[in-house]
Amino acid sequence: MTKRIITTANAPAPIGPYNQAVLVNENTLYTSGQIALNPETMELVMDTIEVETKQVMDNMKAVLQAADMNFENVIKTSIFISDMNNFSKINAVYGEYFNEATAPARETVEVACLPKNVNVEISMVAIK
Ligand SMILES: C=C(N)C(=O)O
Repeated sequence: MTKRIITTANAPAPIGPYNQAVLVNENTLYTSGQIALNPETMELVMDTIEVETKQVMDNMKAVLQAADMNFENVIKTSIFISDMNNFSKINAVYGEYFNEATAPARETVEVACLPKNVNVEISMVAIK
């Protein structure tokens, strides 16, 4: 098994002892959860849940690109949200990044609290 750490300045630096993503056997990418940190300022972008979700997805796009992948490579998504009432709004933004016919498998769960008190955190698994 080979394990390559994926790092990019185009996504937020980790805020704990983890890496942005790990590429296994040069074909399977496990990303860390992304929250709505601006990668340049490391400030949270939380104006609305739509804006927050877009920042998360843009961060994820940068991580995928750092591994020479894109959203078409994603096979599984995990979404953690602080309030299930935001489900529809998050779906609307999330859906803009995928072709519905080939969208990845996914679960969405409401959790008690997320790092830095954000409203949404998303992680993905992608395969080349
Ligand atoms: C933001 C994270 N991915 C974390 O704290 O694990």
